[in-house]
Amino acid sequence: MVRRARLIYNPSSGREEIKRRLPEILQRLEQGGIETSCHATIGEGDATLAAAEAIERGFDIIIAAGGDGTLYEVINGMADKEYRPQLGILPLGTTNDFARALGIPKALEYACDLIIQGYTQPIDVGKANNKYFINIAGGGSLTELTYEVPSKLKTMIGQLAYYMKGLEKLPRLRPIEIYLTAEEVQLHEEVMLFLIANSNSVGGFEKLAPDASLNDGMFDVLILKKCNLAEFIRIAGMALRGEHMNDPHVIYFQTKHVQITTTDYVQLNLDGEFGGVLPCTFEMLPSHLQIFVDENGKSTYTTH
Ligand SMILES: Nc1ncnc2c1ncn2[C@@H]1O[C@H](COP(=O)(O)OP(=O)(O)OP(=O)(O)O)[C@@H](O)[C@H]1O
Repeated sequence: MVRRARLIYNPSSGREEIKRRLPEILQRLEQGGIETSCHATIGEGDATLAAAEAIERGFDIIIAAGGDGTLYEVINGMADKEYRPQLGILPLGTTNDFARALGIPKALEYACDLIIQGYTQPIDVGKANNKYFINIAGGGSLTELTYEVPSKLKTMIGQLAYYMKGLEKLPRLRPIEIYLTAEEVQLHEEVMLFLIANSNSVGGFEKLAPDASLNDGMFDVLILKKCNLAEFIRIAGMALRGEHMNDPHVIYFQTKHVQITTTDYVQLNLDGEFGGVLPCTFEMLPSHLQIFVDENGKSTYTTH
């Protein structure tokens, strides 16, 4: 039986590879029994509208082709709907944290094959006030930097852009005061940042939340308490190696529900995009989306 897919792609993602590869992708999907029509996004928020429209038009599959930003927008067009088509991902961005967490290959032909093979995994979705995220939500020092990097700059120098921005920001680190209420935790604390993770692969830190699982129905909350610049750099170094969890500056717990308020002005980062400001209530929507993955676990073709 022929399945109908809507391919929503961001022509400006990553190194703009999609512009060259689109005919080949469409042909491969077609040969695999998936009749695909396309929507090229024209700017911020367009992928959200396109995903909502694809649902209205009754497509069987939505394919998000782009980086984490495009995926975030597509999910925000899907998550509040009753009928949610199966979701395919073609990783074309600079970072592709989420595709990496799911073991979706960066080689486009193999990523297409996963959609054709048709095996899906249920994935938890986080709700932050009235927005949705699948990878991570955060606030505080450094969490603003991902959406400050202009997309042109990202295209030119890729991942390096993030680190440059990060270094520029370091002297401006300052703590924020938060009040947090979760199922079994209540705290009032000065913190450098808080992270609410759904996956364990975040911004190049692959061991940031080692126990986070995309379908355990739980958020992994990580909080870095107030510290000085030297301590911050030391803990960031430990986090790169996954050795930060037992540091006395780090608070860690799992929960399905968490509410955070503050007296400061604190911006929220949802999957690398600006997601409003505190206060925020985070709720877990367990197994909310079905995403195409490799049936044999992490793909052997992964080349991220
Ligand atoms: N036609 C377009 N031109 C410029 N920007 C666009 C266009 N369509 C969408 N966008 C915006 O580009 C932003 C970034 O896109 P995306 O995440 O796909 O790529 P990326 O930034 O290269 O990758 P990553 O997010 O993984 O680093 C999206 O948030 C979206 O709002």
